[in-house]
Parts: sequence; structure tokens; C-alpha cells
Amino acid sequence: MPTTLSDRNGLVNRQIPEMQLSDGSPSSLTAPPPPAPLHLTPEGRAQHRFAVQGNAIITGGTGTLALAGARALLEHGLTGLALLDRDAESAADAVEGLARDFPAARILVKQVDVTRADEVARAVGEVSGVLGSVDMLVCYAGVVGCVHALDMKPEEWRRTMDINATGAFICAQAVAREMVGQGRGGSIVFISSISAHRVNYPQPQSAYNVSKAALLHLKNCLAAEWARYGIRVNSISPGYMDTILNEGAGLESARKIWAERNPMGRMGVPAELTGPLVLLCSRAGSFVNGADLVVDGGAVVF
Ligand SMILES: NC(=O)c1ccc[n+]([C@@H]2O[C@H](COP(=O)([O-])OP(=O)(O)OC[C@H]3O[C@@H](n4cnc5c(N)ncnc54)[C@H](O)[C@@H]3O)[C@@H](O)[C@H]2O)c1
Ligand SMILES: OC[C@@H](O)C(O)[C@H](O)CO
Repeated sequence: MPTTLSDRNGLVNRQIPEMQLSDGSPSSLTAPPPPAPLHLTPEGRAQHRFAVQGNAIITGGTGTLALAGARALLEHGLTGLALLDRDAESAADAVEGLARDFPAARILVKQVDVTRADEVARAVGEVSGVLGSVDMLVCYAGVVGCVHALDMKPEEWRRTMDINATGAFICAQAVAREMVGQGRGGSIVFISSISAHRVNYPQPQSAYNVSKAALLHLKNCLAAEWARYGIRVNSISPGYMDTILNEGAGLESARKIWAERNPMGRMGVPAELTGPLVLLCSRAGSFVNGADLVVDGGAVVF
């Protein structure tokens, strides 16, 4: 069915033709599903341009996207991994799975609140002591709340900013101090969001959106300050991913809208964020600094 559009210039009832693909089929066909995961052999891992060398700290490390990121870094050669999360227990099965699938890697899990600079500094020192170095930091720790700005309590605003933005700064600072001492650089990746680029629809979440926008400029500032130490600082801005964060009462209709408004017609799955992460953490990304990689199926083009 052609769509009818009334526009502001009075050109009413313009018909938007249905786009056709070269084989004559309509473009509104269901988008293809996500691709199957790629599994590298151990030999392939070590020699690949996308090989990941050294040890990583991942914050919010027992969350859904973080565990997918951890698995991808291990698949590409990561030798040591520390998952820092304020809720370190909830993903015991997933962590056991990683340990089983990557028996040569050293995997630590630590209960850490990223808003506590003392806890973070202690954990970074302990991880470096056990693994021998810290070469990568990926900051996934984050919370989201849907609250109308008129109803927002200052405490809710501060908590969101504290975890999502200040927590990332605290972790980046502690890890960068360690990296500067080690003298061989490193890679830091913040997990921002398309919410840093666009106001979400339909849910109101100003504190989250502003906290994620803050991460983007923090990334710019640190990329500028720390490049001289060989530390690259980048970010990834995911679109709507199918995780627990986006499930629950009241979100069914929103999920439908998010998928409908996406050129690819769906939400992403966690593994689809991991390619950009591997790029940023590997030799293949050696000249990528201060960049934000939007990974959203094209959501922000509208
Ligand atoms: N799921 C999405 O669609 C989506 C889209 C864009 C961005 N993101 C971002 O990606 C990140 C991970 O999202 P997810 O979907 O995996 O959510 P998730 O809830 O599974 O993971 C978040 C993790 O952060 C941890 N955390 C929260 N506060 C913490 C604190 N103070 N200290 C330490 N850990 C803390 C939680 O315990 C949890 O394990 C978040 O920053 C989120 O904003 C998610
Ligand atoms: O913008 C997408 C994400 O940051 C997030 O999943 C969403 O905003 C949560 O409501």
C-alpha cells in the first residue's frame, strides 16, 4: 500500500511510492535475522589483525552486553579478564560458561561499585597484581529509569549521573593511572547509547540521556589528554538491544515502536555489538581514538 503524506507546504496527498528492489520485490520485506556467530580457531585468534592482546577490566561485567563483549574479546585472544560489578553473584552460570569455554584465560569476578573511587582503585590494583597488567577497560556499568522530567527527584537524577558518567570517569582514571605506570598504553571504551544522540521515543528518560551524552564528551577529553601515553579512548553507542534492560512491564508497546522505527525492523542482539568492541581493542583499531561507533541498525538516521 502506498503511504499518503500531507506536508507543510500544502502539497497534500502526495503519494510516497513503495520502494522496489531490483528483483521487483517490495523493500518492506522482513529484515534478515542477525548472522550466526563467528568462531575463530586458537591459531586464527593469535595471528589475526583483530587479535586482542593482554588483559581487560570490564565494568558492569555481569550484565548482558558486558558478558557478550567479554566472550568476544576472549574469542579474539584476550588472556586475562576481570568482571567488576556491584552485583557479582547474579551471572555465576554465565561466568562459569566463559571459564569452561576459555580454559587458558584467567577470569576474575569482583564485587565493585563504580561510584566508589576507593573500591575501584583497590580492585584495579588487585587485578593488575593477579593478571600482570591492565591493557583494556570497557565501561558497561549503567542504569536507566523512565521518569518524566517534571517528576524527577534530584536524587534520581544524581544517581543516574553518578553511576553512568562519574562511575565511568572514576574507572577510566584508575585504569589510566595503572596504564601510564605500565608504559605500554591501552584501550578504553565507554558504552554510551543512541540516547546520547537522540531523545528516545516514547519513554521519557532525561537523566539517562544526559549521562550518556556526558560520556561522549568525556571520551573526547580523555582521548585528547591520554593519547600521549598511548591510551586510546573511544565509545560505542548501541541502539535498542534485546536485553533485560529493555524488558518488563510497560515496555511491550515501546519495544514494538523501537523495532518499527528502525530501518532494519528489529532490535539488536548482544553479539552484534561485539565486532566494534573487538576493533577498538585490537591492533586493527590502532589509529581509532576519540571516536564514537553508533551500532543501532540505522535507528538514528531517522
Ligand atoms: N540494552 C540496550 O539496549 C542498551 C542500549 C544502549 C546502551 N546500553 C548500555 O549498555 C550497558 C549495559 O546494558 P545491559 O543491557 O547489558 O544492561 P544490564 O542491566 O544487563 O547491565 C548493567 C550492569 O551494570 C551493573 N551496575 C549498575 N550499577 C552499577 C554500579 N554502581 N557499579 C557496578 N556495576 C553496576 C549492573 O549490576 C548490571 O550488571 C549500560 O550502560 C546501558 O546503558 C544498553
Ligand atoms: O537508547 C537505547 C538504550 O540506551 C536503552 O536501552 C533505552 O534507552 C532504555 O530505555
